[in-house]
Amino acid sequence: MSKPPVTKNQKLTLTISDLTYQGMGVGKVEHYPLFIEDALPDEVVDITVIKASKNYGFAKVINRHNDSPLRTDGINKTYTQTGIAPLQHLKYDAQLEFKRNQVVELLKKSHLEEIAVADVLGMDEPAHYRNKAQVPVRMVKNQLETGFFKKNSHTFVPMEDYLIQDERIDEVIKAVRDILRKYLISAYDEKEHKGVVRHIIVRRGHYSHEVMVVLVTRAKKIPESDEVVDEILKACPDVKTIVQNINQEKTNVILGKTEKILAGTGHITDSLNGINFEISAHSFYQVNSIQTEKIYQKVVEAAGLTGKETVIDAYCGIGTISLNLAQKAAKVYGVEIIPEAIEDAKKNAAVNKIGNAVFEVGTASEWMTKWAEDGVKPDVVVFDPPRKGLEPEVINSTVELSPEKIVYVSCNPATLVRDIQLFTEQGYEVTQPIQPVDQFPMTVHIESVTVMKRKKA
Ligand SMILES: C[S@@+](CC[C@H](N)C(=O)[O-])C[C@H]1O[C@@H](n2cnc3c(N)ncnc32)[C@H](O)[C@@H]1O
Repeated sequence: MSKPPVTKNQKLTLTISDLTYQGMGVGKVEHYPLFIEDALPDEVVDITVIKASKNYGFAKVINRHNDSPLRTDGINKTYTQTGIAPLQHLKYDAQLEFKRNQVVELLKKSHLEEIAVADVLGMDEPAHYRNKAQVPVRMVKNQLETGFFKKNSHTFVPMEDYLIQDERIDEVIKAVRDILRKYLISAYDEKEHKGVVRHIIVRRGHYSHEVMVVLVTRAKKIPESDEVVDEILKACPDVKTIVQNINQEKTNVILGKTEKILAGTGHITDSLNGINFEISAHSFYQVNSIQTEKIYQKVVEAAGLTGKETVIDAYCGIGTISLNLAQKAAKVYGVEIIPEAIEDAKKNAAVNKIGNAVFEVGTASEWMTKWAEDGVKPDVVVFDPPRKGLEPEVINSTVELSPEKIVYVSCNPATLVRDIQLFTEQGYEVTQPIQPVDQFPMTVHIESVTVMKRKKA
């Protein structure tokens, strides 16, 4: 077995040759790659090796000899270390190009280079865009703190400004933290599985400015709960609802199954492209409202509806895309695996007086098969799946349903390209450039909209 050409703690000087899809600089010793945080192509860096596995290693920068022209000043290392903003050292235009290139490269690898990729639709102000925050709570030097963990570690870093969250959300987290401190409420201790508050989740409507606070607790009861709730409502009059979520498991999953509404109705409202939505603690709701509106506009534009069409919105969440489409279609069918989200979708249709959308709980594959059996003939199928992309059965039942058009919203270009390939093998073709939209500035995530049409026989 060949040994790596470097050893742990070895010091070296290297030139960075590449940037991985996770935003790490790559420096090579012979052909052996070292992955290095906060390092950009063409920068010469002194490094210390921190890990040397058989085929690759990790290193950290001790000193940088030159700055890449793509580098920005004034970065905060904590945002990189915690994984909140792994691309913050890259100028925003370069971030957009980096993201576009990821899609181009993945297409090339799959021999689909004939498919064009448009410039990424970016944000005018690429910070403070998240409408939802979920921050862990821990005791540090006997005091309750909110913050984040360093990547791949249990080292907790107290924080007050999170860079990418709505600034009002940061203020509410601080206010809640101070009230928990005042009532001497303990934070969760992972090792001992003791303590009360595990996470604080805050959501804020981008247009409504309504705020939801969720206190995720290990304990069933929050000491002096009524006083804590009153103080939060007094300190933050925009808080419309407070929910306690109880999670007694030893797990990294944030939310537990039991919920108690401590104030308000358990949901807030917000709107996207003029349609109102009720959002509860468990619902999936896109975190960047400004960019989500752009994506949904692209979907509606791509669907090219005239009012006569039947549309399926698979993976519909609380019906956000379905209701954007329903205004221009004859009928929309939505399917989603989470029952609470479908309850919200139905409520949202009613609130907006939209009567031509039906929503079903279940998997996309089971309902698409059922709709095919029931003789539903969609003109357009819209997909917005989780990162793992489409299950093979979903692709098969789509081909069976034979829509003229498929509009695919993706949050993972690797699975998108895989699925495009499968559809092209089954008689579909991409008919316009893939449109990436930057939903998550400062991070490596890439969202995009792809349009495919059935090839004419
Ligand atoms: C990326 S989100 C999109 C939601 C919605 N379109 C939106 O824009 O808010 C993906 C959704 O798919 C749901 N989901 C995951 N697996 C599913 C499956 N097998 N069938 C149907 N829905 C699924 C998730 O619960 C989640 O709500």
